[in-house]
Amino acid sequence: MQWVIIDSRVYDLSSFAKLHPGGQSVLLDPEIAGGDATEQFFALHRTEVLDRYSRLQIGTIEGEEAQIKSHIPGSLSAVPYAEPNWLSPGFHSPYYKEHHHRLRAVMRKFVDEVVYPDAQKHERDGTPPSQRVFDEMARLNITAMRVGPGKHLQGRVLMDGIISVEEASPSQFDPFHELIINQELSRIHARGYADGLAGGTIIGLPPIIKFAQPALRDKIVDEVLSHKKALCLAVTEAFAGSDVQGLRCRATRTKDGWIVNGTKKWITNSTWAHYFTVACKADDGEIVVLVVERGEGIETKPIKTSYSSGSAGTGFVTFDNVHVPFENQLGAGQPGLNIILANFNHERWVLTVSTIAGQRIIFEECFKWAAQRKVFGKPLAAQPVIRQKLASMISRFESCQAWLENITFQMCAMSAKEQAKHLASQIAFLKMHATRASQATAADAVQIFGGRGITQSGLGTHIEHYHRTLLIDAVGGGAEDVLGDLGVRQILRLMPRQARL
Ligand code: HEM
Repeated sequence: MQWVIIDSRVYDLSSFAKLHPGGQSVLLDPEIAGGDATEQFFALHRTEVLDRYSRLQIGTIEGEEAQIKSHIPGSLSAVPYAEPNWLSPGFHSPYYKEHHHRLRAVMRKFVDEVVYPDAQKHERDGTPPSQRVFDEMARLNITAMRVGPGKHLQGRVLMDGIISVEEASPSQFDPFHELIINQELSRIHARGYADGLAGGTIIGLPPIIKFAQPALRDKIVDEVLSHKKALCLAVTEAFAGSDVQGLRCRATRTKDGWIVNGTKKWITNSTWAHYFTVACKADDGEIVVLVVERGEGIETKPIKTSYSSGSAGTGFVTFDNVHVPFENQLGAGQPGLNIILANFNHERWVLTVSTIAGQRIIFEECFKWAAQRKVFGKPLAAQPVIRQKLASMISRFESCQAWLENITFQMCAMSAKEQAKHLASQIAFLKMHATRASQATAADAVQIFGGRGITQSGLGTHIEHYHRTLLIDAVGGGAEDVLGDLGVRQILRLMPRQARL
């Protein structure tokens, strides 16, 4: 029999050796076979490998206890800086109340148990999230909460009643709850799948809630929040990305409705969407926003991007003489451009939450690796250059987090009108800053992991994924340069005329 000890547990590798992805010979090596291979094992495999192959364990060493614990679903990490400081022992926060902590705990458990395994599977095979996950998200009203505070939450039982109406009144729910949900969902190491989880609804539904006629609004809110149907926001085009004024998709007014002709590109969830919230140019040059239902004249084709092989449902959409009833126009009588621009702030804030949470979990991977990996007989972290990279990562995501929580607090305290006036530049600057920070963190992480950081499986799998996919956040919802420019143009308008040096 061929056996090894790993962390006080004894594994029989007799039948597995021939199938071992690392080869049979390494297991037969006299330094490995029949002895304690703990250090060699953890230098080459993630802890999950032991969970996956637990069937090979035949016993434990008497009087010893396993030291390396697998992640317990729902648990917080004890690695320093792996959690925001409001979740770290000994720290305090003015923002988070007891009900926020409760939501965080159940949300992490839900993500660990239900979302993470599905995400890892579907991100790899490029297929949409399972309906089972959507159904659970509908039952717990997670997608409804991700759309943000508002009337659509009234009467809903949130997360099996974990947040009571009284605690979170008057809206039952505040932007910190929403931040927590997005932060927890960012832990799945599957960026395309994360958008597949109703990303289109999160950005496409708010304008419908605010500006659609009540009958249409209630029907679509009910269908998409129960995940019976899917929705997407169709603004960007090959002709116009962040430049909404440059749209070419046309809406022509006829006596019995609008006729839409044109194309849309990079539309998240469009390949399976039933509804499209579409920004078009009318014949008079004004922007109109229409809710278009999939039917005759609409075609969607998948687009492969560096961030998703298909699980985000990113697509190219064509509209050929599509008839849309007048009652499907959003906010008739007000400029469609304002509807689109107002919607951007929420979308950018959501992307910023996930990009900051992503940096933190990548730091955790790097810190663990720097502590366990031995080079020249010492841990990687004994090298000053590695410690410097870790320090830079922490400084970047902690400063982003503090700014994010400040903005989120303003969202709690300001009216929608005040938010539109004061927070567009704040959110634009933070998103620009946070996505630049994540690119620096990804580059540092690859250097720390070396070849493993560019390999899709094994120890560096999450680093490779992060480095390959993070640019979606740097361009989605407005490219960095565009956002910086937008923010400065906004504050130039507020500059006092008499200001002088
Ligand atoms: C319970 C025992 C073991 C199991 C279930 C196991 C399983 C695996 C798996 C699934 C991989 C593929 C890469 C990954 O998913 O991380 C792998 C790779 C590998 N394993 Fe093991 N292994 C075991 C023990 C060992 C031991 C004791 C050694 C000895 C040094 C070893 C050496 C390797 C090597 C060299 C690779 C290739 C690593 C790479 O490509 O970076 N394995 N093993």
